[in-house]
Amino acid sequence: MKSKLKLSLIADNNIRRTTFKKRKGGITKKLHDLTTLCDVKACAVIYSPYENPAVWPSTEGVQEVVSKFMEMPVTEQSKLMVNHETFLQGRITKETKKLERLRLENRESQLTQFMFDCVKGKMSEYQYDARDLHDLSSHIDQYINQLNARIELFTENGESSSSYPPPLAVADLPVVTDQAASIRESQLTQFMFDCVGGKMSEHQYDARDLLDLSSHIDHYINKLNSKIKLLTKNGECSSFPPPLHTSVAGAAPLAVAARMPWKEAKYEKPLKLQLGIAISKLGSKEEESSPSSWENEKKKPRFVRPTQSSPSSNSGESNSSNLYVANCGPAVGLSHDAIAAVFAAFGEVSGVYAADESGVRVIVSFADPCSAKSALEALNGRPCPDLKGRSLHIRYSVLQLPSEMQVNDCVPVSLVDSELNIPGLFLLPDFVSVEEEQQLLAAVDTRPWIGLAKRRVQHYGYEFCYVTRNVDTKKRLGELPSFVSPILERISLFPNLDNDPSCLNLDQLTVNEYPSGVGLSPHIDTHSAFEDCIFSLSLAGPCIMEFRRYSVSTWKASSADAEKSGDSSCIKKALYLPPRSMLLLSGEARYAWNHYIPHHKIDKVKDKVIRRSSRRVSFTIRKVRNHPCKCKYPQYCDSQQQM
Ligand SMILES: O=C(O)CCC(=O)C(=O)O
Ligand SMILES: [Fe+2]
Repeated sequence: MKSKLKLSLIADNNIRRTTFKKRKGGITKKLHDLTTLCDVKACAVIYSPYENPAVWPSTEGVQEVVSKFMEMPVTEQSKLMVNHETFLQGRITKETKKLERLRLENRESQLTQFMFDCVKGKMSEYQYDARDLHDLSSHIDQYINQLNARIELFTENGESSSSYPPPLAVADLPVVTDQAASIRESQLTQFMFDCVGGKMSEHQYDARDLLDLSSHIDHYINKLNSKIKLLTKNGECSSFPPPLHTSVAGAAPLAVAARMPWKEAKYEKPLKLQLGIAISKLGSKEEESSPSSWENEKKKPRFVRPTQSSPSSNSGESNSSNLYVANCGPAVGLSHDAIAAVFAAFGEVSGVYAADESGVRVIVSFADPCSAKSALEALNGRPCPDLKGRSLHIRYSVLQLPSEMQVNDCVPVSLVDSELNIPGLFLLPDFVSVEEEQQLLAAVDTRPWIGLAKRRVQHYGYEFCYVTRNVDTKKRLGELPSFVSPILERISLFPNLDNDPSCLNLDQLTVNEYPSGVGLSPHIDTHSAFEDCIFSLSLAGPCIMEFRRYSVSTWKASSADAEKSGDSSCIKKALYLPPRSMLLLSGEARYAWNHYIPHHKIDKVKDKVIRRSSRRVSFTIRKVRNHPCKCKYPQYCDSQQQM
């Protein structure tokens, strides 16, 4: 076998001379081949101690090539030129990249192994630290995403394999024995792993198998998640064997600590939607804490602020597990999850609900009165560093009587934008025709939906992240799809547009599908995420959109009656959005007013009762912002609050 040449100076004179001759011949032969086969110009000039400079093909030939070269601009001349050093540097960069890739692959397989071993209860065999746990968490996310995409693809194609091997479902046993259940468990685990490994087609399965697989994945993730949560909570790090992590650049961001327990999904979802939820449940807190769902209202006990005469308002004496907390809430940028996290330091928090619609008063429900008492004593009247330094005003809450529950729940609904008198808000009815509406719905219905807790979405241009309520401007998904082009054209002719035309280079589309009774929590679209004009096209069904302007106020004991009579710190207006209408939020309407879709199945519009249809699909079209927002409403502006 030919041994590999060692590239260094040949010490022996004679051998060096012989090698020179041989290799010089080799080079000129190669040049000859190259120029003949490819009709290109080339030359060689070789200086050596053994002869006069050797030239190829001839002195004139060399001169011709050199003058051609000298005629080129200097920048072009040096473009492809390498010397020994740059050549070697290039090699080193290539090899370093290769090494990095191998390290990543290695890390991936370690994490996969680690993940499977966690479920098998072998986590103690590993030594790992906080970074390993973070990486594991992202790895699980990625893994489930892959599983999901695969299952979605299969279900979308209506595919159910037909031939061998035997179906997964164990016969419809009237009594499920422990043994049968455990066989089924291992079959599903195998099926799940095979899906990721691209071996789904080796299984025969039906709709029930897919459903079982979906719950199995949920169960599996829950198990993994609680294990991770437990370990991170205990700050546990085992000792042997060597730590998992290799030094990989760009370690995945922390995800474990931010995870919240999952909630029961409410509406019947097809399998792929359930799987989508499995993912969103892991990372997203989207909308889950919405207080306004009528269904929720019916189920959870409703607590309110105590009146002066409430016996439970004598702080320190009460036996209540529920606290009425003023001066914090979504209207001042504090999510219910953030509030729950602070109160959880005093005991198990069973829920955080809006106390009213002001956005600055919440009810924190503890599992027991002792925890509520400790929290009240520790937090009342003091600035809370974890809640933006706000001073909380806390009382025990009282249970509200059912008859009081719907007070002030009705905001008169307008049919035309001008009635609302909100600057920058415009509604154009019949923006698209019935045929166009059908075409747009057909277009989105052939594309994959992402399942959120209560509704489904599609993102185009840029993905909208429900955790940060922002977009990643570096991750462009592509152009907006061609089916929205006619809408974009028509938008440019929209009356009432006096904005900078660059705001109209709309490049982000979120399609929302709301089932009947599902709405959207009050929010202002993040200022730093999108430019001034936000368009929303309603399709398939109508809805009511409520607009709220909060003026932040704090809890004052004597203002209870004023609040009850509707003189709250929030102005509310409502507009009926018929199907095929286009809404524009700009200026004050976009920057200073929260918009909200109540979670109602039935809406009262003027004197009529309007039932929401089985679905409403909206196209929200926006322009992603690439620089900080400089609006005139700094109190609502995340760009200006960071400064
Ligand atoms: O469905 C709509 O019309 C509004 C959607 C919306 O407000 C949003 O996506 O931010
Ligand atoms: Fe919005």
